[in-house]
Amino acid sequence: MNRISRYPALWWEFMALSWRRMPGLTLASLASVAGSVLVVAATGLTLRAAVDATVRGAAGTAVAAAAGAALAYALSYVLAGTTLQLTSTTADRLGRLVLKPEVHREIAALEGLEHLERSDFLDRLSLVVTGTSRLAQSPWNALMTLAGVLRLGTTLLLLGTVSPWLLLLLPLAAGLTWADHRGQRLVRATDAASAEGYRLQQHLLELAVQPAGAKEVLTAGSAAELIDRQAQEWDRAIALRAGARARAALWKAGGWSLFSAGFVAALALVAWLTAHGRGSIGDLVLTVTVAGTVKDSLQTLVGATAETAGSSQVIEPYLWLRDYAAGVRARASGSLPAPSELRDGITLTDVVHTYPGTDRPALDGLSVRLPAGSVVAVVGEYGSGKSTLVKLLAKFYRADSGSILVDGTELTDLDTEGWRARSSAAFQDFGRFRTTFADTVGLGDTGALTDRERIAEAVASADAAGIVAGLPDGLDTQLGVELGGVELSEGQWQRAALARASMRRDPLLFVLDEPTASLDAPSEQAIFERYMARARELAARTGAVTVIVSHRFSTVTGADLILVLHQGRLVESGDHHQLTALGGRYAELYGLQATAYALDGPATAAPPRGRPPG
Ligand SMILES: Nc1ncnc2c1ncn2[C@@H]1O[C@H](COP(=O)(O)OP(=O)(O)OP(=O)(O)O)[C@@H](O)[C@H]1O
Repeated sequence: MNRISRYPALWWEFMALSWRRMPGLTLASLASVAGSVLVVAATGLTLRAAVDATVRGAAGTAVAAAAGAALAYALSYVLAGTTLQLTSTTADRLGRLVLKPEVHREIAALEGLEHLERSDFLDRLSLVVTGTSRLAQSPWNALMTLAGVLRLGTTLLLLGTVSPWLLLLLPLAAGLTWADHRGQRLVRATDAASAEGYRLQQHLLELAVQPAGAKEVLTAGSAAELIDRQAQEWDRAIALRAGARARAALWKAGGWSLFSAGFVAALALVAWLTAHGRGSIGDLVLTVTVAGTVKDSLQTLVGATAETAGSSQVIEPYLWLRDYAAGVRARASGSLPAPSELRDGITLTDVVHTYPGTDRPALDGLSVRLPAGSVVAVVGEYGSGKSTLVKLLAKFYRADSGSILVDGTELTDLDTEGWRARSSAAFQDFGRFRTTFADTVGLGDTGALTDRERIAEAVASADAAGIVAGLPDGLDTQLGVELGGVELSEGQWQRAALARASMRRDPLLFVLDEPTASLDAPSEQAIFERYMARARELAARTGAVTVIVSHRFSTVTGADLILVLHQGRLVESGDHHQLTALGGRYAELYGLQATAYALDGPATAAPPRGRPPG
């Protein structure tokens, strides 16, 4: 749906925001736009008055008018340069400093995760985030369009006062603008059409000179062939582009020739009128001054109109995101506080969840009770729905149907922030927070961000004390080379994420969704043992349910309850002994992994990763 009727209100909103945040700059920009309209008329009129007064011998008037003309002339030059600069600076600041953070804040405040996994949302978000300056520029474009109309109208009005025939300059200026535009379109179309060939030649060149490809190129002796092909592609692309530019120049020259002929004819007409006493020398001067600006005024107007129309490319996604966010906010969110401790546990009944844009449910009628204080392992093949279960428990998504009860209260009725404040989680696609190591961990519980003791405890839980000891400034080490800090290995980042997930002291839900996928099997085993101990501790303190998702069956044998998922359904559940005795899917997969482990050793015991993290 096109939201064009909402544009004026949006522009007004942006202008008001700009006024509130940057009154000085906004006022200067507005004054500059208004001034750029007025100076056109002022220059022509004062010049005419100065010349006519000179001819009449009215020296005082002539001097005053000449001074006015000089001022208007100077202003027109100043404004020509500053209007665009001022408006774009104002818009750019509004975009970068106000709109962009606001978009981020709005998105971060949205409940759930669904939007961040929807490509239609992400596509629009990236358009908006990279286009906030353009978004903020849109009301200025609209204003410039209006200013362009006024300036052109004034110009034509002035010319009309000399002779209505001078209005014919408008179609000639339109012809020139059209010819110029056509030439530019031709250049853009040719550039686009030859872009593939251009990229190909670049690729061929890189292939021949970059280390990765160069080894194979050298071995195969294909360098000469590649460079030949590159040269051919280059010649083809350049010939096309040069041809298009030559034709564009011809179009432009044609347009200019016609306009110049019209301009000369206009001057001749006014000279003739003046000679026959039907005009003044002032008219002649006014025509010389103003007629030349018809083309500029028209071209500026066309440009501003195109920019205004083009703004829809960022306004449309922006309004879409706002509507989407309003829709999410309007969905009733729970308000009940999370219980202080779990007594019964979490009970899922007939839970079905299908991701937007997919046909098959990721979870299909899941019913199970996760008893308070238990360690629950979720196993199953890739794509069997393990992470989806975890995401539903963490309230990242709402189930399409069925219910999830937390000690008898619907999870959806619980206040989301309150529930999250009582949850801890580490995920396979963990975040790499490029802060100090202390912050990367402390951000797991912002209330304890500066509590060194808590951070050290969390670091120890994740078996990450060795990493900290090896860092140049210990916990205060900045992470991330791009920030002048230290880069961690994949496994070290993962341990940092685990430590972050260990910051909360009294979670009711503790989720470990393949949090050790980047670690080798012995480290994983060691960490799981620690977390099993932590799970027992939490269970005693708050009745917390610990949910562990893992591909490595051997690491979860100590769980109280193992859920075996297959294509979104719960196919088996019980503890390790019950499931092995059952001789079903779990027993089979466990057996296969145990054999692989025995044959290949710990490092290769795990099946390959199905989905890369991130
Ligand atoms: N954001 C998403 N959008 C669409 N489909 C998704 C999304 N996330 C998961 N799915 C699909 O839902 C099904 C279950 O995925 P889920 O991530 O829960 O499985 P999993 O058992 O955790 O898999 P893995 O072991 O690979 O992590 C899969 O078919 C997957 O492709």
